[in-house]
Amino acid sequence: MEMFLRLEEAWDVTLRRTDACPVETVPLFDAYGRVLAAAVQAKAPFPPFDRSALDGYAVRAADIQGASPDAPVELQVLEEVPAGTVPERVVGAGQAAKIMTGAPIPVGADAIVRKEAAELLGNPAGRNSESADGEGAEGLCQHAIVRILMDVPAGEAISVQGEDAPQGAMLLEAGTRIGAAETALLATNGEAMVPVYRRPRVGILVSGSEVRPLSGELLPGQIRDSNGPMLAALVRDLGGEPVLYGQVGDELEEIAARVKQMAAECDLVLTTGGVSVGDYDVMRDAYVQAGGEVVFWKVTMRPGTPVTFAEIAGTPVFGLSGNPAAAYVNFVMLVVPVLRKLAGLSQVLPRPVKAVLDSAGSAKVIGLDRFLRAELVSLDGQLVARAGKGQKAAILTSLVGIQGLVRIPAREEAPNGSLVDVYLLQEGALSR
Ligand SMILES: Nc1nc2c(c(=O)[nH]1)N[C@H]1C(S)=C(S)[C@@H](COP(=O)(O)OP(=O)(O)OC[C@H]3O[C@@H](n4cnc5c(N)ncnc54)[C@H](O)[C@@H]3O)O[C@H]1N2
Ligand code: MOO
Repeated sequence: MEMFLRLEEAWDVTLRRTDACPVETVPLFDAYGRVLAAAVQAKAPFPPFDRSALDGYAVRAADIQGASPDAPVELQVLEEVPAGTVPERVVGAGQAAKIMTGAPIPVGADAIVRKEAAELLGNPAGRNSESADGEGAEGLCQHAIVRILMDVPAGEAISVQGEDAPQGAMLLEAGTRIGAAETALLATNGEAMVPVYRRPRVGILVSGSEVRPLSGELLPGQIRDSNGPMLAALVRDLGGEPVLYGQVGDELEEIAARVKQMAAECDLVLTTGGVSVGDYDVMRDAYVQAGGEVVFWKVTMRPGTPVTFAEIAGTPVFGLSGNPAAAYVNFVMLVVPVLRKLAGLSQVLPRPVKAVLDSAGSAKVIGLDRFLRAELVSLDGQLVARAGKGQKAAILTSLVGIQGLVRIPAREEAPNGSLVDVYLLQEGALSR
């Protein structure tokens, strides 16, 4: 195995070693944001019956040809059909039924005339059509007449059975993220319990003897851990479940023991630090000590060049860079696709959008793909990626407020104004 991989090779290798999480069945309300584990087909046609799309009158279109305010057509009103009931009468020639939106179409009727284009006559107590609102069937006088003021073609304002989805239609494919629209479809289909992939459990371990937790005094030479909290937040952004395993120094045995435990307990293991060439960069050896197979330890990307991928007891493991922005870029470009596969999504690779580059820094040509933190703005209908100056791997502040990472391919020039690929940072990306 070549140890210095291009990003595409790294995707290929990491995804081949990743399987979706196990499936569990949850109530529909808890399925929001999860990924569907089995295809769903329409159990019945939807809508289940021909229904009215308007409040008005179910008529026979042939009866009202040429109707207008000057030449109204009068029809006998047989009954009223509220939504949730079924019509009892057959609409014959010269007849109509008062009908509400969502109510089944009576046999014999083939079009709906909206209420605003009709006048109800002969109602009890001399009520006009407006005051007839909300009346029950018994409120209609036996000899009620409706005056139709408009001509409509057959089929007008009728939603036919199965027009939304015929019986057996594929409603949702396995691997689809369940959002609001999918929830509505599942509810319509009566899916009270939904098979979904378990949320990926992501173990996070931070290494480095200079790195301290949030509380307590900082001694000279020490800094606070920002990678642990950042990665936990990224995992949560995506809909995964972060599990914090705290911090370790640079001792191989201790790291190996911790990582082994994490691999046994989690679907994915993330560590930060110790992946470069320093005297204390022991992560690779620790993975091996933990019984793992190290697959690669460098990717042609900057920041985030030294990034290790291993498999320990069947669990994928990423050794991310300690530099915060390098760890961030490693996460977005390498960890997210693996998380998406674990989550059960069918589409896992990031899909960049095109934007015009507006960079404050120099566009040096290097032998690695460069990733610039960028804000995305729309100018004159064109997406522009604005990359500030703070692009060093150790710079944390320039991660705030960005919407994407511009990719400048190795050995390519990217002058301002050129079209570049931008990988969007999406919350819920495990899901979308
Ligand atoms: N001689 C070389 N030195 C370095 C090389 C190289 O090729 N040759 N590569 C550089 C690059 S590029 C990177 S990226 C870093 C990667 O370093 P490590 O992943 O081994 O990380 P550390 O050395 O442990 O830390 C780097 C940096 O980040 C700070 N850090 C570490 N952990 C945290 C944390 N949890 N929260 C906040 N900040 C953290 C740490 O203090 C260091 O400043 O190596 C270069 N060196
Ligand atoms: O990759 Mo180091 O990759 O520049 O921060």
